[in-house]
Amino acid sequence: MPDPGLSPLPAHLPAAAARLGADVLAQVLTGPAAEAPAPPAAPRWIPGGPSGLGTASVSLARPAPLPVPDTVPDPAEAAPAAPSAAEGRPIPGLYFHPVPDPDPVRVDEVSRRIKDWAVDEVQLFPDEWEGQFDGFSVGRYMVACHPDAPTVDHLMLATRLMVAENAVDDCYCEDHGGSPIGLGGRLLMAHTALDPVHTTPEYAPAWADSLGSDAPRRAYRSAMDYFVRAASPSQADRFRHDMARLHMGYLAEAAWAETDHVPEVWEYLAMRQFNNFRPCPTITDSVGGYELPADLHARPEMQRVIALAGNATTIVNDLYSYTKELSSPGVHLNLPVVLAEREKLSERDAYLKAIEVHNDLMRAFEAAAADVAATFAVPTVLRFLKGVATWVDGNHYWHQTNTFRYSLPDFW
Ligand SMILES: CC(C)=CCC/C(C)=C(\C)COP(=O)(O)OP(=O)(O)O
Ligand SMILES: [Mg+2]
Repeated sequence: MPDPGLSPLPAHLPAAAARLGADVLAQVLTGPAAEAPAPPAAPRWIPGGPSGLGTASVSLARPAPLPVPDTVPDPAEAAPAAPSAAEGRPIPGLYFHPVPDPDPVRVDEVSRRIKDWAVDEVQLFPDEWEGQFDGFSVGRYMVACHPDAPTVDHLMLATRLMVAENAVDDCYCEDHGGSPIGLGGRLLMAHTALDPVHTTPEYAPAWADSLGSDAPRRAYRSAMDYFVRAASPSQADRFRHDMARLHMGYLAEAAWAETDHVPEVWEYLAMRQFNNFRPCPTITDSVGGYELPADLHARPEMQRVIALAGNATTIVNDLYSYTKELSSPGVHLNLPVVLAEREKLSERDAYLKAIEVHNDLMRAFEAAAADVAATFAVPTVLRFLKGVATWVDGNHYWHQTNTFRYSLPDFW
């Protein structure tokens, strides 16, 4: 319940944050530190120290600056966003929040630097894949998802990891030489580029050499090396855990592909919670130059927010990549395909039902995030929630506007 004594919301209140407990955020932005509300329980992350605003400084983790104003528009606000210059139309009936086109100066710089990294530092792709690399538009993607990154160097942390993650997916799992056969061994070896092997002097050199032996491993190793140098140890470990989740999801999908098994809808959604964009929004604090303390990240309430955000973003992919996946060889599982098979729906009805599933996930994400914002009203939490919500919106923007990669089915 908002405190009637609070100042009105600041005009610059970020839209993504405004969806996440605007009253709580306003209190943090305007209220004096001593009067800021403490979380109701006595959480372990305040070890006998002060509570409320500023408690981030008692943690070993780097404190977060106050939430910063951003340029993400709130669709509910009077002033409409400038019309997007980008191509692509949104899926009719999809619940999403439009964002302004990302800063073109940053996009150009990130695009230039990521191409140099891919070509010169990790030899990521042969010449004939250059068009696909460019068409992926990863610079536009990452600038849209991280408008609060303090510098281009911060943006590059996310951009290298995004490229490396897609290289592993494409080259190990999917259409650039990937296969379900033997995937477990390949993925585990690649995972050691993120989570190093500690072994005997006799065997360590062979492992170290292996990290340079293919493009996915070179990309993981280099991207992680940059990330580890910029992030705290607990942020790096959070990322490793999320990547282990991702690899487990790839393996379940591959196991089903090997036996032509179409899972139940709930089983598919469970797999897709792991084979998921989650490792991308959860680095929002590293990319923003602050840290959500590990104990707050680990709270079950925060874990639910993160899982729902990852699930909504990933079903967005299922919807926008539907026609691409229909035209790929064999059966490519995505939510509309599984719904059609398991619930005996037409392709169109299955697609429309998948939109509803997505919309329910989005609403559940926003409700869960608002609850967390109200319960743990400290700047790190609020900024992290805003960062995740902004990532969700930027991810939608990229899918909608990436007409090189995606096109909508003819259902309307
Ligand atoms: C960037 C990242 C962590 C990706 C992990 C999983 C992944 C590749 C997706 C969630 C995207 O799904 P999909 O493999 O279906 O991608 P496309 O539809 O081919 O774009
Ligand atoms: Mg897809």
